[in-house]
Amino acid sequence: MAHFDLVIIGTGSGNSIPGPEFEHLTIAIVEDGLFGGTCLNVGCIPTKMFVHPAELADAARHGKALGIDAQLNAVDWPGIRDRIFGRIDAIEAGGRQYREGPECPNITVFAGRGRFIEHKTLHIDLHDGGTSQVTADRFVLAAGSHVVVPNIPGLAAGTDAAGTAEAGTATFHTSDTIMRLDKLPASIAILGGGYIAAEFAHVFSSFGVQVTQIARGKRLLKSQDADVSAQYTKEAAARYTVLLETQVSGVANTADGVELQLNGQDGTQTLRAEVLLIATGRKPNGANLAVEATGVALDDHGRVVVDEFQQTGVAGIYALGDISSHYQLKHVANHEAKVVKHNLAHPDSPISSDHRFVPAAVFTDPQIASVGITEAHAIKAGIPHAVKIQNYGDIAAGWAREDSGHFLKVLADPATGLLLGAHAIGPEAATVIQPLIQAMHFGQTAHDVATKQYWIHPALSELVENALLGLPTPQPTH
Ligand SMILES: Cc1cc2nc3c(=O)[nH]c(=O)nc-3n(C[C@H](O)[C@H](O)[C@H](O)COP(=O)(O)OP(=O)(O)OC[C@H]3O[C@@H](n4cnc5c(N)ncnc54)[C@H](O)[C@@H]3O)c2cc1C
Ligand SMILES: NC(=O)c1ccc[n+]([C@@H]2O[C@H](COP(=O)([O-])OP(=O)(O)OC[C@H]3O[C@@H](n4cnc5c(N)ncnc54)[C@H](O)[C@@H]3O)[C@@H](O)[C@H]2O)c1
Repeated sequence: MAHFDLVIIGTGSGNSIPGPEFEHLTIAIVEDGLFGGTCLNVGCIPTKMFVHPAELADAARHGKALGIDAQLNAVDWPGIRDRIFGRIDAIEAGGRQYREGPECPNITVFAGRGRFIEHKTLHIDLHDGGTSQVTADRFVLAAGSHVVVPNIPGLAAGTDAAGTAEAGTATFHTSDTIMRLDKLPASIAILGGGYIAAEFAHVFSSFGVQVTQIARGKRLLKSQDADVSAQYTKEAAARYTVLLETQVSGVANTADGVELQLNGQDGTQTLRAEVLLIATGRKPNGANLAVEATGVALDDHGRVVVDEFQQTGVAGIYALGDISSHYQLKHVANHEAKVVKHNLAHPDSPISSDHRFVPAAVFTDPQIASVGITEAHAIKAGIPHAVKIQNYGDIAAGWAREDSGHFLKVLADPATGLLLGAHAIGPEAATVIQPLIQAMHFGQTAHDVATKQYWIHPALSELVENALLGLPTPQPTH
């Protein structure tokens, strides 16, 4: 059994930990899948590389109202797919070679699936058919999360490897496989009302695929601010078929695709589509890693329990990213990796993660971005708040675009003027709200942010300036 100073399980954000400060340590990296993890290989990066061509394809749809009569002639799906994965696969291979090669002499890479068998002892089923066992003084659990497949008759629930049908089960895809389809389908059924469903519905719809999105809730993206979610649902329903408050009771293969039995607002119906995408959430990988065998606890959601220093209940075992985080977001995993890196190097002066103001964006059309609490949360929790909704159409850049229906909602503490939340739906929302994220982090008041700097005219950022100016002047309570 080999012993290491440090074992890192998972090469998403975990791969950013080894650096010059750890050259004196022997390090094992264990990776069961693609090097670089979810974001690089099957998550943020490839999806957004599809989103940009989707936006270009959409230009014809948007241009008409402004006098540009263009049309989309063809979408070269194999060309787009191969360009994207030609770039990504090369980075994946390069990342693995770098860690395995002479530039990282203190690092041993194990290609295989790890699971704890006892205290600080990891068993690895190697991809070459062998096994290995390693012990270490310190571990970093950075094994991410996996796709959840719901328990629906006809679906092989719990399947990791989608895209293939087991005997008696229907063929389906998840975000792990959908981007590598051989050809663009004529139609797609997408199950789920969250981030992944929304982003793929946008991409496939922009590429001319007939999209049907099935959600069990009353609105899409229902974790967003209620007004944002309502506006998004309205626009999505105008672009493609959205079936709300609908359950899937069965799925079966047909000669040319799949057939779904639906129970919804209009009773039962059968939906046929060439391809089915399941996008119903992701579960942390702590149980797969059998972390309890090393004394590490999981919470009720299956997340590894960590303290503010990202340390588990076992001294020397840290966790970061999707395996332990309430936020399944890359910027959070990266932030936590920096915290773990510091705390491994400086165990006597640890730093804490900062989860006060975690922003997120949905890269759809329209784009959505948010940070801080929602208005509904403020009301429910009895948090005093002032609200301003600023329409894109009422600032110069939005007016020029003839924008309609899109807005930024800001919430501030009426006593201090400090921001509590911001929720945007509209052009470049993810970029537009960044000054508000900054203001919240640095404790700047809405009034100061709006009035004590220049705002480029006529840029979309004037949306932020005007939203903040629209908040009431703080009335300190005594
Ligand atoms: C389709 C999609 C789009 C996304 N888009 C965005 C976005 O736009 N913005 C954003 O912020 N976030 C996005 N996310 C979320 C983001 O990808 C994740 O939050 C982030 O990648 C998590 O990083 P991580 O390091 O925790 O885990 P991962 O990157 O998942 O890394 C974990 C690694 O551990 C390996 N592993 C798992 N189990 C074992 C084991 N037992 N033994 C050995 N290795 C193991 C896995 O193979 C994997 O490589 C998206 C996710 C998906 C699925
Ligand atoms: N732009 C981004 O930052 C981005 C993009 C994609 C994914 N992500 C991350 O990845 C995570 C996973 O994405 P996701 O879209 O799979 O999850 P999600 O939690 O965003 O949405 C899951 C959806 O599936 C529905 N659902 C759950 N179980 C169901 C069932 N049994 N039957 C029918 N519907 C069911 C839920 O109601 C919800 O609408 C997200 O939480 C997000 O953090 C982020």
